[in-house]
Amino acid sequence: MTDNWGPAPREQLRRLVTELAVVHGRVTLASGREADYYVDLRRVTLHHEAAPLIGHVLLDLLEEVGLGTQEVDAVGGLTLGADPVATALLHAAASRGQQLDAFVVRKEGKAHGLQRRIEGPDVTGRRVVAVEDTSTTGGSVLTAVEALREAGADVAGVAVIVDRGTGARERIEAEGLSYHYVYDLADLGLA
Ligand SMILES: O=P(O)(O)OC[C@H]1O[C@H](OP(=O)(O)OP(=O)(O)O)[C@H](O)[C@@H]1O
Ligand SMILES: O=C(O)c1cc(=O)[nH]c(=O)[nH]1
Repeated sequence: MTDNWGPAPREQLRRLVTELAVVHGRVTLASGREADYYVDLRRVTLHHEAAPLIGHVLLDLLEEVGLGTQEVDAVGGLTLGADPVATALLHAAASRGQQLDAFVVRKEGKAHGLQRRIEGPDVTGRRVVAVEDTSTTGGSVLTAVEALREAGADVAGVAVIVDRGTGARERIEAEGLSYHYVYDLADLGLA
């Protein structure tokens, strides 16, 4: 949608993802699979213009599906891809006068200090959404979900920026979780 002020935030962000993050070429993915393109979302989630858009566009999506700040206490996922997504949401919510905490799930527990696997305000007994920058198999976000459930959090759903359409939805829904994404491959001209 375009109005007198230019494209809507979702369209602005879509253009930035396409311009900044889509890299063509043979790559090995986190799952060990091979692919002909990579969507390097870190180039977007850490970008001065795109990062604030991510917070607002994803927060709008969460509100639309009943997982807004009225329903959910905190967001986060497996470090590193999820981290700037979670903090963008926190800041977007704060800019709207809403409260939303963020957390970081470590890939492994920490051996010193307080030895926490999940950093940030305690998630025990709280309703959370697991987020990711992108999901291919869903393995990374489900690792975060498992850690969150072990910690006593109530995982209300999963949300990612880009869905690669390669099985994440099926695996996440099989865990009894709703799955939401902002863009699919067709949105990015990759389908
Ligand atoms: O759905 P999956 O098959 O798990 O793949 C997606 C994951 O791959 C990327 O992370 P990566 O493992 O490269 O690590 P990073 O976040 O530390 O960069 C991405 O940020 C997701 O976390
Ligand atoms: O599956 C992955 O590892 C993966 C795919 C992709 O497009 N982008 C990314 O950061 N990770």
